[in-house]
Amino acid sequence: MRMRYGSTDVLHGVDLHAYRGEVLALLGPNGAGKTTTIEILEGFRKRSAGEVRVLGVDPDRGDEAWQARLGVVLQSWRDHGRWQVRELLAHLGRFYRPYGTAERQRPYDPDELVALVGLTDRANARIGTLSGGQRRRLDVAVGLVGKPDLLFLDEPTVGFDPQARQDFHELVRRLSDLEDTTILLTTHDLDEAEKLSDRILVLAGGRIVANGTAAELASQVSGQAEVRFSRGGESYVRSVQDPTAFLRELFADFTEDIADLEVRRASLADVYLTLVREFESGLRTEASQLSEVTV
Ligand SMILES: Nc1ncnc2c1ncn2[C@@H]1O[C@H](COP(=O)(O)OP(=O)(O)OP(=O)(O)O)[C@@H](O)[C@H]1O
Repeated sequence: MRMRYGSTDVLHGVDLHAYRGEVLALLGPNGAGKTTTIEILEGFRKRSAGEVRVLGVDPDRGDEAWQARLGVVLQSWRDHGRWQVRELLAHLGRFYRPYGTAERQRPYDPDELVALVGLTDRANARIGTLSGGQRRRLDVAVGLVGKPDLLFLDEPTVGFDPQARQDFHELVRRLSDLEDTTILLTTHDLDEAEKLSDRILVLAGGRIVANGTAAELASQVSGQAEVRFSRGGESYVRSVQDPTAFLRELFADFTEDIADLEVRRASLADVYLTLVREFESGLRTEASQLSEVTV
């Protein structure tokens, strides 16, 4: 798919496919077009060109029944400051009731939902009095209220404390594993992407430049591993292509003397930065030329 704002092409050819129940993380530098991609998929923005199918439907033609199967968490929920948490969720939930099915009763029970996002003790608080992180939990609850088949999360954990982040990660895994919810999330937190997602997509310069698991991405960039050890009281660091072969030789030569051994593979952060740098310097072009999107 392509997207042009005025005379500027923001997305040149984005090709992606998500399977049911899969968690996809969309990474990319600021301004790469992640939010634009999500807005096109949820039918909020019209694409300039290309084929897009979301739950089998072109988002430009999605009706209410289709919308009811999507959950969206964009930027923070700033309105309705006078409403109470549980009251707002019960109110929004009513819109989804006609779209429930035998396998998927809609909406979530408001008390269950409040508990799911860890807001039970704030259920009767006015939204205007919530802290930043509590508000973000409410954003997630608003995205979930209709028990979506497909959930879009745009930087969902900004402002979360470590406990809230961990709780949220459990929630995402649970939605994917138990409810078979397909999830597309954007994040700048690479640990989060690695921990949460089944697959990672990197968007840079309007194209998907990488698509795979964290391990697959690592094997795409010329991977060096770092081996640290000490011998006879001295510390050593070696950058090697094949750490197993290096260690075999090292131990063949000095079995007794080696201590403090540590092997460090490229982290997702290293891989991501290398990919984006290679793309920006023209070393890497695009992962694919297709312009079809199915979610
Ligand atoms: N309505 C608009 N009109 C013109 N240009 C826009 C519009 N919305 C976004 N853009 C431009 O499109 C590009 C992609 O923006 P987008 O918000 O999709 O990026 P992003 O990857 O989500 O960035 P971030 O990581 O900063 O959230 C940016 O250069 C932005 O300035």
